[in-house]
Amino acid sequence: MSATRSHTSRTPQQNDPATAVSDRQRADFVVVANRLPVDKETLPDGTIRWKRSPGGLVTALEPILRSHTGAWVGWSGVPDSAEDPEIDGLQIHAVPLSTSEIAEYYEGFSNATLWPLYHDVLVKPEYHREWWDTYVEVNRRFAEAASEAAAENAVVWVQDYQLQLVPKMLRMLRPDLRIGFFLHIPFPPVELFMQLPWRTEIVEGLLGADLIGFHLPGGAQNFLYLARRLAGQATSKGSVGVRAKFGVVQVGFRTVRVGAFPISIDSGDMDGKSKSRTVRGRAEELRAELGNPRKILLGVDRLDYTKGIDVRLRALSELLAENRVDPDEVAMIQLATPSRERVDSYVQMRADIEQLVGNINGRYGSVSRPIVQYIHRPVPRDELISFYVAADVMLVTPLRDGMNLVAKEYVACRSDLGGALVLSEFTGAAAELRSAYIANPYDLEGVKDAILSAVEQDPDEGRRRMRSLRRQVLAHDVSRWAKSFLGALGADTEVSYGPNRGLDLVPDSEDPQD
Ligand SMILES: O=P(O)(O)OC[C@H]1O[C@H](O[C@H]2O[C@H](CO)[C@@H](O)[C@H](O)[C@H]2O)[C@H](O)[C@@H](O)[C@@H]1O
Ligand SMILES: Cc1cn([C@@H]2O[C@H](COP(=O)(O)OP(=O)(O)O)[C@@H](O)[C@H]2O)c(=O)[nH]c1=O
Repeated sequence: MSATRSHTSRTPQQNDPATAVSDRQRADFVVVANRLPVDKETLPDGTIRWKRSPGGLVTALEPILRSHTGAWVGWSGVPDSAEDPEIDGLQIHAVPLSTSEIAEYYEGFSNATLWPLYHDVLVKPEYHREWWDTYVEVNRRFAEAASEAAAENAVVWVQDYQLQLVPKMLRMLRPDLRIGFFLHIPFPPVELFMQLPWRTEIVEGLLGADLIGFHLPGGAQNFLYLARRLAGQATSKGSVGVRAKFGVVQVGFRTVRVGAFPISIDSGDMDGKSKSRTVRGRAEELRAELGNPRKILLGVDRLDYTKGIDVRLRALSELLAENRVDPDEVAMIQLATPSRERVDSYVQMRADIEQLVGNINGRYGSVSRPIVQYIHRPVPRDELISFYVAADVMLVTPLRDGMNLVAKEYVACRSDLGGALVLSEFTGAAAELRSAYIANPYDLEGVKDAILSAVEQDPDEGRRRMRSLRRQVLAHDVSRWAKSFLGALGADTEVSYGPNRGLDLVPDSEDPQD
C-alpha cells in the first residue's frame, strides 16, 4: 500500500543500515499502537504461547495488513520482552518496555496524566516531569521502530493517546511516509487541555501526521483551535463533518487534514455469531442460572472510573429502595475486566464499586440469589455474546467515553429486536445511537427514569427502537471505519480523497452529520 504522492528523501535502507528488520521485507502498511495484537499465554505445563488478541482494531485492520505487506509495531504488555511473535504470518515488531518505563510512560503519563485530562478530569491529572521525559523517550522508540519497519512511501497509521509524539518524530526520520493518527479517546475541551505543561509539544507532535482522526467532530474542532493558538498555524474555521468535510491545518508546505471517523465493530460477525444455536442455548442457561428473573440488566466494562459503573449501581440501589423495582423480578450482571491495576485511582474505584455491590446484595439479595452478580475477570468474546443475548437491558453509563464499543456490540447481537439500551449521552456512541434510552449520568433521577423506561418498555416500542439502532450499527461497521480513514489518508484505492484539500474549502454552513 504505497502512498500515491511522490517524495525525495532517504530510503529506509539509507536511514537504517543494519537493523533488526534487515532480514524481513519492509512493510508498505504499518500500524503503530501501544499494544501488540497478541496476548502472551502461559499454558498449564509452563510453556509460553502468543495468541491473537480479539480487539476491534485487529479485526478491522487484519484484512488490510494481510492484503499488503503489513506490520504491527507495539508493546507486548509484558516487561522487558523483546520477542517478535509471529502470528499467522503477521509481521510483529515488539517495542520492549522496562519496568520503570511501564510505570512512567504507561501507568504514569498515559494513564494518570493524559487519560484523566482527556476524560473531563474525572480524577485529578498528575503532572510529573520525569513521566513526561519517559513518554518522550518511549515515543521516540516507537517512531524508530516504525521507521525501521516501513518501506519507502509506506503508509503508517499511529494509534491513540499513548503515542501522540510519534507522528512528528517519524516524519523527521522518514519524510517519505504517509502518516495517519487516530485518537480513540475524547479530545478534551480547550480549557482543560491548556492545563497540560507540554500542551504545545503534543499539538506539534500530532501535526506531524497527514491526517488526524477523532471519533467526533467536536474533538476535531477543539484540536483545530489549539493548532491555531498553540502551534500558531493557519487553519480552516468551518465546522468539521463526519467522515467528510475535513478541517485543515497548513504546516509550512504541508496540509494536515483533521476529521471525525467514529469507530465501530465487526457488526456482521457479531450478528452472525449471536444467532448460533450454541450462543442462544448458553443465553438460556445464563437466564436459568439466575433463576429466570423477569428482567436481566447487564453492564460490561473495563473496571475504569470513566465507565460510570457506580452510577448504574447507585441508580439500581435507589430504584430498589423506592420500590420502583421488585428485587424478586430483576437480576443485574456486572462484568468488570481488571484494568490498570497499579494506578491509584483504579485501586480506589475498585474498592468503591465492590462496596456498592456488597451493599445492594446485603440489603436486597438472598443467600440463593444476590441481586448483582459481579465478575472481576475478562470474559471471552464468545461467552460475552451470550450475555448480550440474555440481557433485557444493557446499561452503558460512562461519565465520558471516546466511543464505547460495548453499546454497539449489544445492538449487533439483538437480531431478535429484543432488549433495550440505556446509554450515557457522554459516550461517542450516543451521537449515532439516538434510539437508545439516552441519559445524563450526572443526573441520577434521569438515569433511574431511563432504566425504568427500559425495564418497562412496551415490546412494540422496543422493537422499533432496536430496529433503528441496528440499522445504524450494521451499516457502519469497523471495516467502513478503517476504509473511510485510510481513504481520506489517500491510502485505500476504494475510497478517494474528499474535496476539502485547501484552507478555504471547508464550508461553514453544512450539516456536520453525513
Ligand atoms: O490498553 P489498556 O490500557 O488495557 O486499555 C484498553 C484500551 O482502552 C481504551 O479504549 C478506547 O478505544 C475504544 C475503541 O476506539 C473506544 O470505544 C473507547 O471509548 C476508548 O476508551 C484506549 O483508548 C486503548 O488505547 C486501550 O488499549
Ligand atoms: C468487559 C469485557 C470487555 N470485552 C471487550 O472489550 C471491548 C471494550 O471496548 P469499549 O470501547 O467498550 O471500551 P474500552 O476500550 O475498554 O475503553 C469490547 O470489544 C468488549 O467486547 C471483552 O472482550 N471481555 C470482557 O470481559
